[in-house]
Amino acid sequence: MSAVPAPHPRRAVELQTIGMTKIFGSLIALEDVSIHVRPGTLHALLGENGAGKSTLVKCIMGFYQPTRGEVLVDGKEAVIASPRDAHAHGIGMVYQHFTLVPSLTAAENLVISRAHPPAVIDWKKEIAGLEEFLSRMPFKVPLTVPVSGLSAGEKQKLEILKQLYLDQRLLILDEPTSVLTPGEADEVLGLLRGMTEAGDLTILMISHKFREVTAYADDVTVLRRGRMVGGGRVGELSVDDMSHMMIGDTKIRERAARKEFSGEPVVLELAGIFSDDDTGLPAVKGVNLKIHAGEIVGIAGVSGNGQSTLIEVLSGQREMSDGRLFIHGKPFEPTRQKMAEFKVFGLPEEPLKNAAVRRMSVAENIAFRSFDKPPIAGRFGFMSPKPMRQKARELIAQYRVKTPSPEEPIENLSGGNVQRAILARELSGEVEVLVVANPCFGLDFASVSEIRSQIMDQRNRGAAVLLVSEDLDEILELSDRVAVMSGGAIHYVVPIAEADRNSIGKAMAGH
Ligand SMILES: Nc1ncnc2c1ncn2[C@@H]1O[C@H](COP(=O)(O)OP(=O)(O)OP(=O)(O)O)[C@@H](O)[C@H]1O
Repeated sequence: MSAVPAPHPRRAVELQTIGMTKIFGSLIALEDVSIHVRPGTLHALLGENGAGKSTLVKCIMGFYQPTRGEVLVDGKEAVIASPRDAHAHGIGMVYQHFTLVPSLTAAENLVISRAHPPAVIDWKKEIAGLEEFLSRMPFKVPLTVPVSGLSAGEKQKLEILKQLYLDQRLLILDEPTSVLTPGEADEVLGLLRGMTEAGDLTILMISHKFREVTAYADDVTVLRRGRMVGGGRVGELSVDDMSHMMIGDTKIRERAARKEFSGEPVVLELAGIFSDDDTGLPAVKGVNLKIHAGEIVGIAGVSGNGQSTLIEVLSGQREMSDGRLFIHGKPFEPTRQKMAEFKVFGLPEEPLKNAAVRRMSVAENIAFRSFDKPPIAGRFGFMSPKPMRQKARELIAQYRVKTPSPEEPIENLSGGNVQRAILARELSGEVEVLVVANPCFGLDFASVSEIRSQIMDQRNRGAAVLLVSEDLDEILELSDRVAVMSGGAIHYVVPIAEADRNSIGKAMAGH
C-alpha cells in the first residue's frame, strides 16, 4: 500500500455518535445508535434497505436534526446544525450521484467549490496551486478537460479530491462504487485505504457489497430496523455473520432457474432508432435490435454512451429523431395507452424522479398502472380507495416494501424501498415487454436476489426483456444475449454462451 506524504495541517478525524435517535411522525427511523469511527480507519456501515443508514449519516452531516443524541468529533461534542457546520469540523460527504458541473473542467469545479472563491480568479496561480495539491494526493485526474469528458471512475475520484481539497478529513461515502467498474472500484478503494493507513483520512462508507467490506474495511457497524445490531473488526467476522446481523432469519429467495426456449417469435423490434440528448446532440445513433419472447437481452456499456437516452425513448420520456419500434410486428409508440395495450412495463433510472409522483402515497403510486381499470376504477371513473389500498397492501407484503403504511408519501421511503415499490407495480401484471435500467442499483443483497428472480420469472413466462445495466455481473447472470453499446450504437451482440468479460470490456471501451 503506498504511503502518502501528508504535510497537511489536518489529520484523520475521529467520529462518535452517542444515542442517535431520529423519529419521523410515528416512525422511529433510528433508535439509540452509538458508533465509533476510529481515526485513520475505513469503517463500513451495513444494513438492508430502510435500515436507517442514510438517516444516520444525514444526522451526522446536519441535514437532519436528530430527535436525541449527539456527535463527538475528536472526542469533543460538536454542534452540527447544517452541512456547513459538518464541513467546519472536517466532515465531508460524497454522494452516489455526481455533483460536479459537467461543462466545467476539474480545475474549475475545484476552485468554485471553495466556500469563498476569489471574485477574479488568477488561473495561472490556481492551476499551480492545484498541481501542487494533486502532487500530494494519490488520486490523479486531468485538470483541464471538461468533466463531461471524464470516465465514471475519474469523476468519482474528482468528487473525493474535491472533499480533500476542501480540507475534509473524515469522508462519508454513500455506496461510492455503485457507478464504477470492478477495476475502478478496486483502484478507488485501494487508494482511499492507503490514505487511511497513512493517518490522513477517516472514512465512513455505506455499502451493500460484502466483497468490498471484507477487502477494504477495518471496522463495520450493522444497522437493522433503525437499531445497531452488531459490528466490530471486519477481520473477526465472516460474511455469514454480517449477513445474519443484517437480515436475521429472513429467507433469501433462491435464484429462479432459466427455462429453455427455442424458435420463439420476435416480440420487440428497435429499427434504426436515433435520438438526441438534452443538449440537442445525437445520443442514440441507429440502434437496431430484436428481442424474442422468453429472452433477456442485456445491454452493457460504460455509462454515458446513449443507454439512458435509449431507455427514455422506450419509456416514452424522449422523442425519437428517426426510427421505428414494433411489437409483434405492429408499429408501437410508447404512450401510456399503447403501453397498456401492448403490455409494456419497465423501470427507468432514478425511479423516484422518473416513475413516481413524489408526494403521492405508496398505494397511489403502486396503483398507477391500473387506476383506470376495475376494480380500482369505480363507476363514473372515480378511484375506489378500498380496492386500491387492498392491492397495494398485497404488493407491499409480496415485495417487502418497508413503509409505515400504504398512505405514506412515497418520497419518504428509503431509496431501495422506492425501487421495490415501483418494481412491484411494474412486475405484478401480465408482461409482454419489460424494459429495465439498473434494476438492482442500491438494493441490499436479499432484494437483489428477489428482483433478479422476478425478472427471470417474467422471461420464463415468455416476456421479451431489455435490460440495461452498468453491473456486468448482473448482465452475465441474467442475459440470454449480451449487447454492448458505445458511442450511441450497438457494436457487439453475442449469445451468453459465447460472451466473455474480456471481449465485452474491449467493446465497452469502443474497440
Ligand atoms: N424524511 C422522511 N420522512 C419519513 N420517513 C423517512 C424519512 N427519511 C427516511 N424515512 C424512513 O426512515 C427509515 C430509514 O430510511 P433510510 O433512508 O435511512 O434507510 P437506508 O438504510 O439508507 O436504506 P437504503 O439502503 O434503501 O438507502 C425508512 O423506513 C424510511 O422510510
